[in-house]
Amino acid sequence: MAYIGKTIFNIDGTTIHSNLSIHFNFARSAFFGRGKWVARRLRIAAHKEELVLVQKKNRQAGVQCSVAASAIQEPVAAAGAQPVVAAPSSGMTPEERECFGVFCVTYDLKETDDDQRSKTWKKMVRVLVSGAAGMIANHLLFKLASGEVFGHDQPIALNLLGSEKSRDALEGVGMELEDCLFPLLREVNIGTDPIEVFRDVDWALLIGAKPRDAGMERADLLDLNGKIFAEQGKALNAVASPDVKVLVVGNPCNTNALIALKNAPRIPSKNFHALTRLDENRAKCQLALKAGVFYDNVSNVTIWGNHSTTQVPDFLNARINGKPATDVITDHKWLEEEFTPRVQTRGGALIQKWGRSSAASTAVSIADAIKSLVTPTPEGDWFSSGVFTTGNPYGIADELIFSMPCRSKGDGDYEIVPDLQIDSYLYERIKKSENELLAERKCMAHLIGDDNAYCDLPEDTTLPGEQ
Ligand SMILES: NC(=O)C1=CN([C@@H]2O[C@H](COP(=O)(O)OP(=O)(O)OC[C@H]3O[C@@H](n4cnc5c(N)ncnc54)[C@H](OP(=O)(O)O)[C@@H]3O)[C@@H](O)[C@H]2O)C=CC1
Ligand SMILES: O=C([O-])CC(=O)C(=O)O
Repeated sequence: MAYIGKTIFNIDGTTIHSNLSIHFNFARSAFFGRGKWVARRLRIAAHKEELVLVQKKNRQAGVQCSVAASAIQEPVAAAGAQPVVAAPSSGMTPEERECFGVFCVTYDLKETDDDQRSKTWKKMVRVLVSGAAGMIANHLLFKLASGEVFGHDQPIALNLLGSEKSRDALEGVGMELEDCLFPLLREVNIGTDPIEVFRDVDWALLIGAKPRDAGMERADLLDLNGKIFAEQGKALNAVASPDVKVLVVGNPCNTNALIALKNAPRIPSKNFHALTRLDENRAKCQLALKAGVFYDNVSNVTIWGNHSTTQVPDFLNARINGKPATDVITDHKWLEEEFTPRVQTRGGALIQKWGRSSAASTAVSIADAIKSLVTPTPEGDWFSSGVFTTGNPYGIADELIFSMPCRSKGDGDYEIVPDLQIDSYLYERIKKSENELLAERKCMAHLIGDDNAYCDLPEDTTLPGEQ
């Protein structure tokens, strides 16, 4: 079948390779904008095993596939052609590649003479999401693929890490991603082995973690998840892009991030973050409600410390309409006795209502955290992130992941903002959170290359969701 400009193709049920039951369900032209460029997609109804077989077959036949914006291809003639099925440039070696559905297919973009859009696209960014069949990922993946996080000129490849248990669910996620017709989404790769799935990733969003079961000791949870993050740190070290940015969400996220960092010596320690942006957003919401202002009039909110109930939401340095928050909200008792515990325990309060932990708002906060690193921080403002403490300007013990005020030039890097005011109220609470993280680190010493692991965790501290 010839390619004809903007014609819509329909090749329903055409059998491509009968013994493998591979079918073109359709091939169609999709028009974006004013039909400036045309993407022809071939959907293949096939089980994973069949796809793998076809991929092997096409690799043997030397079929190439690339969907990177930098390698836009001419349309492939359908009539009499070999099935256009091949693994994309997933960052994996040919032997390791597995890709999902339509994203296994040459996603051949045809630039028409008047089309400039894809020419303005940036080089593709490869993003790993673990726990990709989980609740947070179910919100996040669609934000990533739509362009709202990395930008509307930023093509993206998604590498999804799951387990054998979640394999079918992940394929379901992949099908939903297909059906969204996101032009910027160039690849979806699904796998269960971090060494395969982490290859060449530019961002690693580590969400998957084992939840605490009833009766499980906190030290056991730390150990169980710590092992996951030690393995993933090793995989990042082995195969990720050397400047990969790592955002750990799975709890206990600060210590998990430290474990991943310590197992990935090839990657700069500065590139590891633990998500405390949800806590910052929760704090901003409470301050805005109390002050009766829109949320975006609240700025300069820091979460100090651990993503746990010892976290310290800082009202002292916060600003509302550019003024100190304490000048706008003069009820100091409310700030200390209501605002602070409300933010610290917001996760648990939500679980009591919802019956599960925050997923949509966590996904939004992950998007916010990434945007804060890829766009310049507004002058005078900052954002919170759990970052590596060595050399920090606040005297926090070295070698922890501790939430602090950061700002970025938008290049993926950041600096810790110095010189915030720390009064005795803040100091005392910051120390408590630091002590908790020191105890968690000691407990996980066996996973970070230190001797003498010893668990003596403060009893009164929990994850936000454990109330
Ligand atoms: N930092 C923060 O602000 C927040 C952190 N969180 C944390 O994020 C994490 C994910 O939450 P959510 O998406 O709601 O959880 P879900 O239970 O919906 O999904 C978590 C995923 O983690 C994976 N998982 C479960 N057990 C293990 C294991 N033993 N080893 C490896 N992976 C495992 C599962 O993937 P699979 O089936 O593929 O194995 C599952 O799909 C949790 O740890 C939660 O506490 C939540 C909210 C806020
Ligand atoms: O404890 C949890 O799983 C949920 C959590 O981190 C939060 O809501 O902040």
